[in-house]
Amino acid sequence: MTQHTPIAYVIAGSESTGGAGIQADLRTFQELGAYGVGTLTCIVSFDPRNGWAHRFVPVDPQVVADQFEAAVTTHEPSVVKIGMLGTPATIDVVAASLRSRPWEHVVLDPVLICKGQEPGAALDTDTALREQVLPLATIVTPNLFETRTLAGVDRIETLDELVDAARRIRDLGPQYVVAKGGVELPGPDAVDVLVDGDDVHVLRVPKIGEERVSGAGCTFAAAITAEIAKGSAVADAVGVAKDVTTRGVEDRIASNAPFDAVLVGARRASR
Ligand SMILES: Nc1ncnc2c1ncn2[C@@H]1O[C@H](COP(=O)(O)OP(=O)(O)O)[C@@H](O)[C@H]1O
Ligand SMILES: Cc1ncc(COP(=O)(O)O)c(C=O)c1O
Repeated sequence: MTQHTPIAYVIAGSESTGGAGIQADLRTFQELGAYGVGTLTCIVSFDPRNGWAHRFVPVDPQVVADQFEAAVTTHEPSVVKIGMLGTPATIDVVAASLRSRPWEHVVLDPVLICKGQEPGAALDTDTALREQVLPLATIVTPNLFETRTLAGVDRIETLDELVDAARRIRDLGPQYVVAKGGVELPGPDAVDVLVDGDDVHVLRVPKIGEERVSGAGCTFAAAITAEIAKGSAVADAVGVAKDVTTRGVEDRIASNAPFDAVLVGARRASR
C-alpha cells in the first residue's frame, strides 16, 4: 500500500507549561496537516514557587531507545526533528538510533539549554551534541546564542556576522543552516538566514515586541519538518516556517507564567 499520510517524527523533551518542547512540536505538525509521532527524551517542569526555575528529569536512555524502535517500526518516517536531548547519555542513544536507519532529513534544533538559562549551559552536553548529533543533521536551526556557541565566535551583531557564523556551522556537517537572529540580533527586524552552500536566503519580519516568546524555536523547526514531510523543498519549508512562527508570536498566549508562548494550532474562542 502506498503511504500518503505525511509523517512528522520528533524526538524532544516535554515542557510542562505546554508552550515549548514536544507539546509545541505536535501542535505545529497538526496545524500543518502532518501526522505527528513523538519520542520523549526528558521532562522540564518550571517551578512556580521558585522563580519558574527549570526542573529537569531525563527519560531513561533505554526507554528513549524503546520509543524510537516503536515509532520508526510503525511509521518508517523519512524526516525527523530533534529537539531538547538534555544529557550526554540521551545524546548517545539518540545518535545511535539515528544512525541505525536512513533519513531524508534530520532537522536539528540544537537546544543547548532552555530560554533564559544559557549562561549555565552544561559543556559536556554541548560537546556531545556537537560531536555526535550535528554531523547527522541535514538542517540545523540554532538561535543566536547557539549560533555563537556552535560557530565558536564571540560576537554576532550584524547580518554579515550571522551569515559568516552560519557558514562556519555548515562546515561542521549540515547541508542547510538556518541561523536565527530573532529578537536578539540588533535592529528593527527579526532576521534569520538560510545558508545552503553559496546560496543565502534572508528571512525578515518586523520584530513583534522585544521579548523572546516561549516555543518560537520549537515551532519554527517543527514547521520545517512538517513541510518537508509533506514534500516541500527546504527553502520553501523554511519560508512557511517563518510565516507560521511569526503568526504564532503575534497571536501569543499569556498565562500565569512570566513569559508568553507561541500560539499555533488552537483558536481563541470569543467570549
Ligand atoms: N518577537 C519576535 N518577533 C518576530 N519574530 C520572532 C520574535 N521572536 C522570535 N521570532 C522568530 O521566531 C523564530 C525562533 O527564533 P528564536 O526565538 O530566536 O529561537 P529560539 O526559540 O530557538 O531561541 C525565528 O524565526 C525568529 O526570528
Ligand atoms: C523541553 C524543552 N524543549 C525545548 C525548549 C526550547 O524552547 P523554545 O522553542 O522556546 O526555544 C524548552 C525551553 O524551555 C524546553 O523546556
